[in-house]
This record gives sequence, structure tokens and C-alpha cells, in this order.
Amino acid sequence: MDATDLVVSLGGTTILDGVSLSVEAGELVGLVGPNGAGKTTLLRTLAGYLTPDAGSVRVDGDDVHALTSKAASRRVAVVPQSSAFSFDFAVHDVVAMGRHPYRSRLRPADDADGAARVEAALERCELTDLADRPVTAVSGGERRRVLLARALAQDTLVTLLDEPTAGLDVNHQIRTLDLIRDLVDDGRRAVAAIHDLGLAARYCDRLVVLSGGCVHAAGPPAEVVTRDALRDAFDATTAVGTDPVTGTPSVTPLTHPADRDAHVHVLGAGDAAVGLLEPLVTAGYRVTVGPVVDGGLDHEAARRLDRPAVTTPPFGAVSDDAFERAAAYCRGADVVVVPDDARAVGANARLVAVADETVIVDDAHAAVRGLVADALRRSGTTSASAE
Ligand SMILES: Nc1ncnc2c1ncn2[C@@H]1O[C@H](COP(=O)(O)OP(=O)(O)OP(=O)(O)O)[C@@H](O)[C@H]1O
Repeated sequence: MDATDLVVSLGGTTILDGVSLSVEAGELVGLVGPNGAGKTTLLRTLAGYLTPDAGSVRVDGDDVHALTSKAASRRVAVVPQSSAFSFDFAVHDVVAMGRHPYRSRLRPADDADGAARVEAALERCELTDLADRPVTAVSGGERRRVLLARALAQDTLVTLLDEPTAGLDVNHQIRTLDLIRDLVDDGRRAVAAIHDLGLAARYCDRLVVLSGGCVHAAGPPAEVVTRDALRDAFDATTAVGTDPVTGTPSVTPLTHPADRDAHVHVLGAGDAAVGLLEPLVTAGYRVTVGPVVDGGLDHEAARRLDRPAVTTPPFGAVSDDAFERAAAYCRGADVVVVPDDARAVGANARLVAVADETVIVDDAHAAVRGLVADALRRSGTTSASAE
């Protein structure tokens, strides 16, 4: 599927402004972005439901918007966000609606294997036992699986999913994404809008970050899910790490503090700064670190939290260059935090001398946020009422 330069307006407002996206066979593309970014609008346009003001969507060479709705539905299936049903059809019959694009009163043989595909879709989505139950009498999570089964029965080249895991318990979230992954690994193409960035990063081959109707970033999850990209697209402060089990990016959203633009520089040595970085980053401060030993625990903590660090080689003295870079951070910082253990280590005493405002922290790491907030007030960076 290739979507090129899509422009879509709704109610006189431009909702998508030049969006391009492609999905190869065997690829799951995750669509992420803040509320109102245009994800649903994009999926509806890719499905052919909305006609763009400009741009095109091609599946296997065909322009989706030039096809009849039945022909488009033989190529693209949609799992919508809403799973509300106003009619009490049996679960089986809802899933069988996926075969509608293949049925014709004049040529019933066209859908000879339709019944088998419906049964297979019910089974794959663990719905066989609910097949005769009215769809209005199953749980919200089960209804979402019914919609997924309908899309499977539709047997299309491309599947578009709008929040496929919304409202599912943790077990069914994973089972649903495993199922989508299986389909894709069988050679299909899928695009899924997913709000959970950790799950999106874990399951998708590529992510497209949509913000304000434009593609903000696109690429493999590890390249796209970064603290800076998430701040720009979502206006969110996050800590981005690596999930120790899956090895894919993990995202921890953090609180927006009133003084979140304050720059806090932490002097390191040994593992003295390790416990200080997390509470400061969690508080949302712009944290820099150093000098720290290259590959040491302080450095690892800074890397995990995606914070810039000035490093020095193990066993070496702090070079002039490293000193200058750390001194520049100290001069520019609103507060310099000095772990008590590290006060007299290496070049730290000289670096403290160039800082305007310093805070010395003993091993009570949790107290560092309060000490920094006090120092920011002392220096006039924030007022008490802004806290
Ligand atoms: N029919 C419409 N007329 C005018 N504006 C609309 C219409 N439908 C959607 N919008 C607007 O288009 C923007 C994008 O909506 P869309 O539902 O595509 O976003 P989304 O990224 O899917 O959001 P969410 O994550 O909240 O589901 C929103 O600002 C929405 O208010």
C-alpha cells in the first residue's frame, strides 16, 4: 500500500496535510500520535471511506478511491475504534459480514470457501464458543475480537486497525497483537493506530508519528521513540529506556513540573550520581551529567535516561576538554547538584567554583527534588507560587 501526499479537509479544516505512508508485504506499521493528530482520519482515507482533496492511496497498483466499495473491501479491511452494535446479530453473522465483498446473488460460487474462512476467523480470535450469542450480549473486549475476526474473514491484502487493543485486558492485548503479528508474518500488510508507545515499539516494524495532521517522524521504533521526538510530538516529558525483557524501547511518562525548563547539572564520580538522576529526570528537569567515567554506573544511568553526559576514560585524569565541557554545563545550569561523596573527587571542586547555585546531597536521594526546588526559588528561577 502506498499513500502519497494526502490532504484531507473536514468541516472546512485541513486535518491531514501532505501525509505519505507505505506498507510492504509482511510489515506492521504503527500509527502513533497525540489525540486529534489525525490517525483515524488517515485510516479512513486509506480504507477509501474518505476521499482526499489531494494525493492518492494505491493498493497493488489500484487507486482505492477509484474502486467500487466492494472492490475496495476485497483489498482493505478495517477494524474500527468503536465496537458499538445497534443490532443483535449473532457473533457468527457479524464475522460472516466480512465475506460480503465476495458475495453475489448471481455468482454464489465466487465465495465457495467463505463459510470455512468465517469458521477459521472465529477460531483464531477464540470466539467459537460465542458464535451463536447476540453480539450485543458479549463484553466490550469480546466485541473488539469480533471486529478483528470480521476483518480476518474479509481476507484482504491490507488490514487497518484503529486502536485494536483499547479496552482489552493485558492478556488479550498481547494475544491480539500476537495475532496481528502472525498475520503480518504470513505476508499481509497492516497499519495500526496504537496509543501505547511501548506496545507499538514492541510489535511494529516501523512507526509513523502523526502530529497536527503531518508526519512528524517515521522509521524503526528505536529511531523514532526518543525523548526529544516524544516531547516535540506529544508535548510530553518522558523517560525512554530499553525494556529488559523485549529489548525494545520502553516509555515512562513523567509529570510536567512548573519549572520543567530548569537546567540541572549533576557532577558524578564512581556511582555517586546514579540515584540522583532518576528523581531529577522524573521531575522533568533538563538534566546533564559529568564528568563521569565512560561506561561506569553514572554513565549507564545517564544513557538509560537519554541524558547528555561528559565522560572521561577509566583511570585517567579529567582532560582539559572534558573539564571545559563540564564547566560550560555548570555555568549554564540553574542548579548544580553535587553528591556529597563526589565533592572532592577529580575536578569536582573546581567545577563547583564556577557554578552559581549548588546543592550538596548526601545519600538521601529522594530529597534531591525538594533541595533543587528550594535552590531554584533561591536563585529566582521559579517563584513559590509557580510550584
Ligand atoms: N467530521 C469532522 N469534521 C470536522 N473535524 C473533524 C471531523 N472528524 C474529525 N475531526 C477533527 O479532526 C482531527 C483529527 O481527528 P482524528 O479522529 O483523526 O484524530 P486521532 O488522531 O484519531 O485522535 P484520537 O487519538 O483522539 O482518536 C480532530 O481535531 C477532530 O476534531
